[in-house]
Amino acid sequence: MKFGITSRLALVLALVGMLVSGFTGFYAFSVSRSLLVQSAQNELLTSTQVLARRLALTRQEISRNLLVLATHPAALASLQGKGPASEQQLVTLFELVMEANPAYFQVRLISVQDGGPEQVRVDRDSGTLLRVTGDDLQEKGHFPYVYETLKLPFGETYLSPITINHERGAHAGLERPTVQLATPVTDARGTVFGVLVINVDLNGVFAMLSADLPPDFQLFLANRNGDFLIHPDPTHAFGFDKGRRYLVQQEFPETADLVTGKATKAFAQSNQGAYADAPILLSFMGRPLDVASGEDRLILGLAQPLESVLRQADQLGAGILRIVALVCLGCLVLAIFLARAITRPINMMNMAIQRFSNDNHMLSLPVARQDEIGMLARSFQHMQNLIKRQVEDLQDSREELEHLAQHDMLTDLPNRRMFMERLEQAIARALRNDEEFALLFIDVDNFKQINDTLGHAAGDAVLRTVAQRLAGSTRKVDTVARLGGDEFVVLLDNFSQREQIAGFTEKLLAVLKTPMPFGENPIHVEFSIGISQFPENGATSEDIINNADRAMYKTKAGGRNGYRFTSDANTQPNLL
Ligand SMILES: Nc1nc2c(ncn2[C@@H]2O[C@H](COP(=O)(O)OP(=O)(O)OP(=O)(O)O)[C@@H](O)[C@H]2O)c(=O)[nH]1
Repeated sequence: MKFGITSRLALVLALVGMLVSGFTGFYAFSVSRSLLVQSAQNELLTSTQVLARRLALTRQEISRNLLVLATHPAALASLQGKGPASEQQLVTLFELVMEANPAYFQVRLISVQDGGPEQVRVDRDSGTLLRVTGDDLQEKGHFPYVYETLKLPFGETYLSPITINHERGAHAGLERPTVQLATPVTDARGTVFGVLVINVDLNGVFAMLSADLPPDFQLFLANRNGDFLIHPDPTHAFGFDKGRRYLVQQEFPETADLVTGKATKAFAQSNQGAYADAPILLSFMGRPLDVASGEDRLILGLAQPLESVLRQADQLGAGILRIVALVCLGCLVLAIFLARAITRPINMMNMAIQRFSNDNHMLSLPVARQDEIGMLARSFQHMQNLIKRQVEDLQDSREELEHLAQHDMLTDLPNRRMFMERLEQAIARALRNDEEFALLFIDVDNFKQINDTLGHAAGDAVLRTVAQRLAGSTRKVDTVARLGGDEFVVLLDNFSQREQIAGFTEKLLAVLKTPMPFGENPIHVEFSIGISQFPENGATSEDIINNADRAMYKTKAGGRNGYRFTSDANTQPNLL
C-alpha cells in the first residue's frame, strides 16, 4: 500500500502528538506518584510525632503520680519507721493509684538503708492487687532504678531501660516488657530517705498507643541501641533478651543516623524479607528522653502498606490514562486536519502540474499565499505562461511550415506535393462514387520573354495574377495549383462532359488572357492548356497529369494560345 504525503505527514504529526502526550502523562503520573509517597511519609511522620507526644504525656502522668505518692506524709513516715499505720495508709494509696492505672503492675517504696530493702510493696497478681510483706520483700539497692534515683534531686523522675522483667516474685509483671519509673523521697530539708518506684507494663502502654491507629498501620519502637521493643513480628521484639538481636538500623538502614543521634527523622521503604509480598512505607523519629534515664532516646516508627498509598496513585494513573487517550485522539484528528491544510496547496499544485502536462490546461494555483508555497505557485504560474507561449509559437511555426511545405510561396496556391495528394483523393473518390473528373494543365506562353523584356518582377506579377484568376474562376470543390515555373493545373471535380469541359476552358482562357495591369503598360499574356479526363485518360495520378502535360505541349506545338484534349490524338488543338 502506498501512502501519500498527507497520510505520512498526518501519521508523523499524530505520532509526535501521541508521544508528547504519552511522555507528559507518564511524567505527570510519576511525579504525582512520588508526591503521593512523599505526602504519605509526611503524614506518617506526623502520626509518629503524635504518638511520641502521647508517650511523653503518659510518662509525665506517671511522674505526677510518683510525685503525689512520694510527697505523701505516709511515705516519709514509713521510711522513718513511724509504724505500720502509715505503711497501711501507703498501701491503700498504692492500690488506689494501681486501680486507676491498669498498666501499673507494681508500686514500691524502697528504703535508702543498706541493701535498699523494699519497705512497702503492692503487686498486681492475676487481676487482683496484692500487698507483699515479710520475707517476700527484697533488697533492691543494686538496681540502677534505685541507686540512680538516689542521685536525683527532689521532684525528678528516673526512667529505667526498657527490658523484660525477670525480677524474682514480680507476679503479674514477670516476663513482660517493663519500665521502672522512680523518684526520691525526701524530708523537708531534702535528705533522701528512699525511693518510690512504679513498674509499668509496657504492653498496656503500647496497646493504648496502637489503639487509635488505622488497622493497616504497624508500630515500631526501638531503644537507644536500635533493639526492637515493638515490632509487628513479636519474635523480633526484645530479641536481646533472648540472645538474638534484631536492630532497626539493620532492617531499615535509613534509620542508622537516628540510632547514632545524627538525625531526628528518617523515611524508608521496604520490599525485602517479610515485606516482599506487601511492601511498606515507613517514617521514624528519634526522640531524646526529657528525664534522667538509662535510655538516651527512643526510636518510634510507623509503617503503612505501600499498596494503600499507591491505590490513590493508581486511580490518578487511570485518570491520566483517560486524559492521555483523549489527547491522543485529539492529536490524531488535529494531525489529519493539519496535514490536509499543509498539503492541500501542494496537492493543488500537483493537480495543476498534471493537468497542464496532459492538455496544457491551466488550473487555478494558490498564488495569493504569502509563504513559500505562494512563491512556488507564482513561479510555476510564470513557467506555465512561458511554456504556453512557447508551445503556441511552436504550433504557429509548425502550421507555417506545414503550409510552406504544401503551398507555393509566390502565389500561395497549393504546390505540386499537395496537388498530387488532392489528385489521389479525387481518384479514390471518383472510383468510390463512380464519378469522373477533368484535369487542365496550363502553361504561360513565352513567359521567358516577359521575364527577359519586362523583368523578373513583371514575371512574378503575371504568375500571381494567373493564380488569382484561376482561383476566382473555379468552384470551391475544384483544386488550383502551381506545379512550378509558369505551369498551373486545375482539377475540375465531377466534370464528365467534354462540351462542359471545353466550355469552361474557353471561358477560363478568356479570363486569363485579359491584359494584366503592370505599371503604365498592361501585359498581354496567352496560355496553352492540355486536358486529360479520369478515368478515360489514365488510371493513376501520374498518367492523368502526364497526359494533360503532353496535351498542353501539343497545343504549344500546334500554335499556342488554345487548348487540346488528350483524347484528340491526331487533331489540331483548339486555338483562339
Ligand atoms: N519571374 C519568374 N520567372 C520564372 C519563375 N519560375 C520560372 N521562371 C522562368 O520562367 C521561364 C519558363 O520558360 P519556359 O516555359 O521554359 O519557356 P517559355 O518562354 O514559356 O516558352 P514556351 O513554354 O515554349 O511558351 C524561365 O525563363 C524561368 O526562368 C518565377 O517564379 N518567376
